[in-house]
Amino acid sequence: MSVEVLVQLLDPDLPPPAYSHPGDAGADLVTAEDVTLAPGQRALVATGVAIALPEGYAGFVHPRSGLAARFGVSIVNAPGTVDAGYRGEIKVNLINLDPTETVTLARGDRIAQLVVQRVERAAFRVASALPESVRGTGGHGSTGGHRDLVPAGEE
Ligand SMILES: O=c1ccn([C@H]2C[C@H](O)[C@@H](COP(=O)(O)OP(=O)(O)OP(=O)(O)O)O2)c(=O)[nH]1
Ligand SMILES: [Mg+2]
Repeated sequence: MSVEVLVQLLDPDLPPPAYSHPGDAGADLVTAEDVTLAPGQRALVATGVAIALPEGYAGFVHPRSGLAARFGVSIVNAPGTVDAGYRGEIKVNLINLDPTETVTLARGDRIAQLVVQRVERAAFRVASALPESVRGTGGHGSTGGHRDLVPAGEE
């Protein structure tokens, strides 16, 4: 089962988003430019593609775990959200989280992966009270499991 997504190649020498294996959730996106990221540096990187997602779908721009594990490269706003109505170039806000090593990426390198998913559109209705639930208002660690973790400075 697949959903058809129209792709505009803004840079004809670069590939469209592509799945590397059957069953992959993410289609790889490449960088259209050579990029050098010093430790802590980020850059909004062009991918050379624009897409038209059908209504009821969105694209989510996820980091690649290999780049993260080997170089500490992630995405500032992970996962980035590509709206169905967006027709501009998909861009990736890369960041080098490695504390000491500069990272260089060459035009054409795979830098992120696009996950296309169905999304519901909510009808937000303001109410004076919400239905009860088992969790209630407990959040932000209310279920415990980290009592040994003490924030630095509070030892
Ligand atoms: O990683 C990303 C995230 C977003 N976009 C594009 C597609 C998306 O439809 C548009 C807007 O993204 P978002 O809604 O996350 O950003 P915003 O800061 O709310 O901008 P806007 O006011 O344009 O909605 O930017 C990308 O190309 N890459
Ligand atoms: Mg927005």
